[in-house]
Amino acid sequence: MKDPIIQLKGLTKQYGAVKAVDGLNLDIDKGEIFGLLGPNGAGKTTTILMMLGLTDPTSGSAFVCGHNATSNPISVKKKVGYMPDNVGFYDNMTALENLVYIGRLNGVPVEELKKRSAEVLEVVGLAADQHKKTSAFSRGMKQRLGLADVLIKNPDVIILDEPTLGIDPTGVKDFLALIKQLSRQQGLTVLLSSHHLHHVQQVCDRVGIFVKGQLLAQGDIGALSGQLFGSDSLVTSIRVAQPVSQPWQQEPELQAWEAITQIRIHENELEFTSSRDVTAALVRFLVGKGYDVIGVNQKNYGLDDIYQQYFESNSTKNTSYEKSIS
Ligand SMILES: Nc1ncnc2c1ncn2[C@@H]1O[C@H](COP(=O)(O)OP(=O)(O)OP(=O)(O)O)[C@@H](O)[C@H]1O
Repeated sequence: MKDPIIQLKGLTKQYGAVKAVDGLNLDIDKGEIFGLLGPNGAGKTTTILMMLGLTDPTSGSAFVCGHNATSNPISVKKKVGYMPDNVGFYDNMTALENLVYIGRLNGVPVEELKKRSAEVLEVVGLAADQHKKTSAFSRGMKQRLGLADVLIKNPDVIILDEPTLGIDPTGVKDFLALIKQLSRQQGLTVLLSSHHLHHVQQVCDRVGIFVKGQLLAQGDIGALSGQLFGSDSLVTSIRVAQPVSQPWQQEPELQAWEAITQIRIHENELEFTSSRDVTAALVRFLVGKGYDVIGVNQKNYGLDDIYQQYFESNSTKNTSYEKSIS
């Protein structure tokens, strides 16, 4: 059942002549990990700031955890943990001291602070480094401490602006796994803004593609892919032992398969574009006709294909439309 914890309705922000966010409608459900994906200047940070009540919308509304972020920002702030893209700490203080300080600022009761800090440092994997000064922390460790700062107040929603910026690939993988674990185990709702396609793809349940202030599409990767590529969403490449001569005598029979939309032949590589998975049937067919199959490769359109497609169409089309796929 749908249970939106974030509801944005016609959310708009105009900076002079620039419409940074343009009539954004979006529901994010409780416990969901939602990725706001868009290039620099798309309006992601402005959207987040309006959701936190840190800047007022020109029109429209943002409801977070049942509170209007514009008229009731303090209530929203109590329920939401926000990690900006440039997390800062007091370098002369240890990780634990920094965390306790943030906890106090966020109104965590003094008698709970010690226990809560220890728990949170354990969760983010910094228990062993808690007495080190943050000046000695790597970027990845700082991101983990930033997450600890967000978690210390026990939020219902966490908003992470470009959380993987500047972390090495292993650090990114571990950080994203931690986010997923937190969301699944504690029912945390996560909104993650990024322009890194692969990072978003690894962790998000649903993605919104945000370009020039507008949400062009939203849905899970499969739905976006199906919507965008329709009958051409699957490509199967099959390599056979011997080069295939053209015209290929088997081609007319395979063209008659209802699911196959295109066949390409390049020496001993056969490529089939289809509306559904026909890989097993293709292999059986080829073996039945006496071909030695030496390789099979399937390609599903991923988020980068989707993203690219939206950018390409966005540069040539009027963008005053929104597709909603769920
Ligand atoms: N305070 C401001 N005054 C004027 N224009 C602004 C202001 N803040 C943002 N903008 C403009 O609004 C648009 C959206 O900016 P925003 O920072 O929200 O995008 P973003 O998607 O977060 O980009 P990035 O990934 O680079 O942070 C940009 O054109 C930006 O120049």
